Amino acid sequence: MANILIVDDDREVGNFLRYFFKEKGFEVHMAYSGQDFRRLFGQQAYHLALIDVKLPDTSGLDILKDLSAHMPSCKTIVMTGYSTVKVAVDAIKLGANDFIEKPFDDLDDLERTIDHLLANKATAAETDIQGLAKECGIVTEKSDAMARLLTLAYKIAPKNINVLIQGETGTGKELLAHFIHRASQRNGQPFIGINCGALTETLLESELFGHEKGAFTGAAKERRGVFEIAGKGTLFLDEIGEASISTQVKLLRVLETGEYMRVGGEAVQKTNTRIVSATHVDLAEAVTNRAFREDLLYRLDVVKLVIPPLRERREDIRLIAEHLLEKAGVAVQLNEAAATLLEQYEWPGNVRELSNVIKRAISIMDEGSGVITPKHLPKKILSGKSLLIEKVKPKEESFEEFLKQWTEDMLEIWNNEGKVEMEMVLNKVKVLEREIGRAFVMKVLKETVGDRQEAAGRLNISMRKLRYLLNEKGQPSIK
Ligand SMILES: Nc1ncnc2c1ncn2[C@@H]1O[C@H](COP(=O)(O)OP(=O)(O)OP(=O)(O)O)[C@@H](O)[C@H]1O
Repeated sequence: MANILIVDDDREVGNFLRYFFKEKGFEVHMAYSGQDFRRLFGQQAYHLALIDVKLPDTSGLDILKDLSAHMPSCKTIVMTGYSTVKVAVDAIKLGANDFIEKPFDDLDDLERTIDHLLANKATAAETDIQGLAKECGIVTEKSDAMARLLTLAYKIAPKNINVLIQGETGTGKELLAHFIHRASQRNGQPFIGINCGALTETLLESELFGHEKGAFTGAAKERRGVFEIAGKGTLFLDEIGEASISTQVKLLRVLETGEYMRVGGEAVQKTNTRIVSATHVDLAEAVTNRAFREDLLYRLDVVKLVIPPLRERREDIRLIAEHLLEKAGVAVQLNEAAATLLEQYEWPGNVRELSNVIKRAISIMDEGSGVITPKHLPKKILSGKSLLIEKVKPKEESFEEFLKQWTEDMLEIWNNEGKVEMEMVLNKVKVLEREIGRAFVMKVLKETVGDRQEAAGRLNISMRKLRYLLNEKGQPSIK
C-alpha cells in the first residue's frame, strides 16, 4: 500500500485529499505546517508527497528540496493557486514531478497524474519527451540544458497557462511552441503562428481579431481573426515585443477577460485560445524602456522558457548538422575537421544559420565526393569569426531611407582599398533581398486592407511565398 504525505495548511483541502486517497486505499499522513512535516519526515518512507507551495512557517520549495535530497524515491506534486503558478514552475525546475492547481476542478486528471506517478512511469515520460521533440523537428540528445527545458515545457504544456519563449533568432522558438501545443490537450485543435513584427498596427489587429465589413476603407467583406480560427487551439505570437502599445492593450484585455471585439465591431467575442508568445529581446528591459506594458508581460510570462543559444550547447551542433544533412536527403557526411570547425563557431544566427551553412556546403560540394570538408565552409567559420547578422529592418515608410543607406554602405565597401570581407558583402545583399520582398508585400497588403489572398494574387506569388516574405516561415500549420 502506498504511503502518501499531504503538506497543506488549508485543513479543508487537506481533509478532502485525505478522504480522496483513503478511498483509493492509500495510507495518508497529514502535515499542516513545516514543523509538522519535519516531525513526520523521519518516521517512515513516503511514496508520494503533495505539497502546498505556501505554508505559514516555511516554503513548499524548501520541503521539496528536503524530500529530493533525503528521499529521492518519493514522488512529489506541488499544489498552487493561480497567484503562485510561477512558484510551481520553480518547483518543477527543482525536481518536482508535477504540479496541480487549486481548486481541483478535474479530479479524474488528479487521479490519472497520481496513478501515473505511483506506477513509476517517470521514465516513460522521458521517452515521450524525446519522441515528441523528434516529431517536432527538435534535435537535441546531448545537451542537458535543452533536456531540462523540454522536460519543463512538457510538464507545463497540459496546464492552462500562457508561456513566453525567449531566445535569440533561429534558436527554435517556433519549434518549441509547436512542441508545447503537441504535448497539450489542445493537440487536436489548430496551431497558428503569427509574426507581430511583420505587420503594421492595423493589419496586425485585423489579423488577430478579424474585422467587420466596412471597418475601414477597403474592408469590403468581414474577416475572421486568428483568435477565432485558432478556437481552442494554440496561438503562437512571434516577436510579441514588436506589437504596438495599442495592440498590447487589446491583447491584455483578451488575456484578462477572454473577450475581444473585431476591428470595427461591437459584438463581444469570446476566446479560449492558449497563447504561446516569443521574443528575441528581453521584455523586462522593454518594460523599463516603456516599450512594453508590464501588466501584459505579467500575463504572458506565467511561464518563461529561455532557449539557450547554440554556442551554449555546442554538444548538439554536430548532431543537428547531421540531422540537417539527413533532412536534405543527400548521402553526405561531415569530415572530422569540418565538424570541429562547426562546433567552434559562435553561431549568432543559431540553428537557422547552421542550416544555411549546411545547404551552402551541399551546393558547392564536389560532385560524388559525399564528404563536407573545411573548404566547403564559409570563411567566417574557418577564421572562427562570427559575422553578426545585420539587424537593419526598415519600416515601410522609411523604405527609401533604407535603400539610400544600403547603397551608401555598399559604395563605401566598394571604394575601400583595404581587404574586403566578401561574406559580409553577400550577407548585405541577402538583407537587401529579404527587406525588399517584405516591403513590397507590406505595401500591397496595405492596398488590399490585409487580404492576403488578394495580395498574393496581385504579386503573382503563392500564399506560402507571401508568408515566407513576411518571415512567417511558411503556412501556419493546423494540426
Ligand atoms: N533543435 C533543433 N533541431 C533541428 N532544427 C532546429 C532546431 N532548432 C531550430 N531548428 C531549425 O532552425 C530554423 C529556425 O527555427 P525557428 O523558426 O523555430 O527559430 P526561431 O527562434 O522561431 O527563429 P526567429 O527568431 O527568427 O523567429 C528552422 O528551420 C528549424 O527547423
